[in-house]
Amino acid sequence: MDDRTHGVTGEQGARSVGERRAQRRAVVGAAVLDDAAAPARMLVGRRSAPAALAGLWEFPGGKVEPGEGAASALHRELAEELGVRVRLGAEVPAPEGEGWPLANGRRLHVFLAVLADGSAAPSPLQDHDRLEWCPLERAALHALDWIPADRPIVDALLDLLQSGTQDLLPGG
Ligand SMILES: Nc1nc2c([nH]c(=O)n2[C@H]2C[C@H](O)[C@@H](COP(=O)(O)OP(=O)(O)OP(=O)(O)O)O2)c(=O)[nH]1
Repeated sequence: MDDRTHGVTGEQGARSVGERRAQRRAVVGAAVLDDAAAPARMLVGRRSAPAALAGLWEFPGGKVEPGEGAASALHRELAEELGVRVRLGAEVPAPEGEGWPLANGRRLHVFLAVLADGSAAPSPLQDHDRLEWCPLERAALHALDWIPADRPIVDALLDLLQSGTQDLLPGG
């Protein structure tokens, strides 16, 4: 069989699928904490759309635009969706690097954050029908109906915060 007449081989096909996935826009999300030094709560958002995700909780954020950096994208998304300004901290590291895998083949990068001085209080301007400051406790966070791909991130975040926020957040 000749690849030139039959298109790509299985291996080439798999690679091109992988490349297409890598080119899909990354997603950024924020674990917005109520306090940099002694956080007790995290802001979570309940999606209002699309239908398949409506009613599920997530880290507020969205897709990175072409040519945009992760931090700029997250500042933009949080301003659009919640009307807030934030200070960003460390990323919640994913086991394989390059973000956490999502159901749609995208990768989600989650960054710690706190509201910036003078920021408005968060309000559900876009994409959410509810916002909550959820206690940073495993039972309370587990009780939320998360987008399934977010559950391991919640656990990794709690593990990360166990030894405090020094070096993870400005002012931590
Ligand atoms: N923001 C966010 N998206 C998540 C999380 N977990 C998860 O699977 N996703 C998925 C849902 C969506 O398929 C995708 C993010 O898309 P989005 O709809 O929030 O992006 P966006 O605001 O930029 O919207 P658009 O440009 O498509 O209109 O990632 C999460 O914790 N936060």
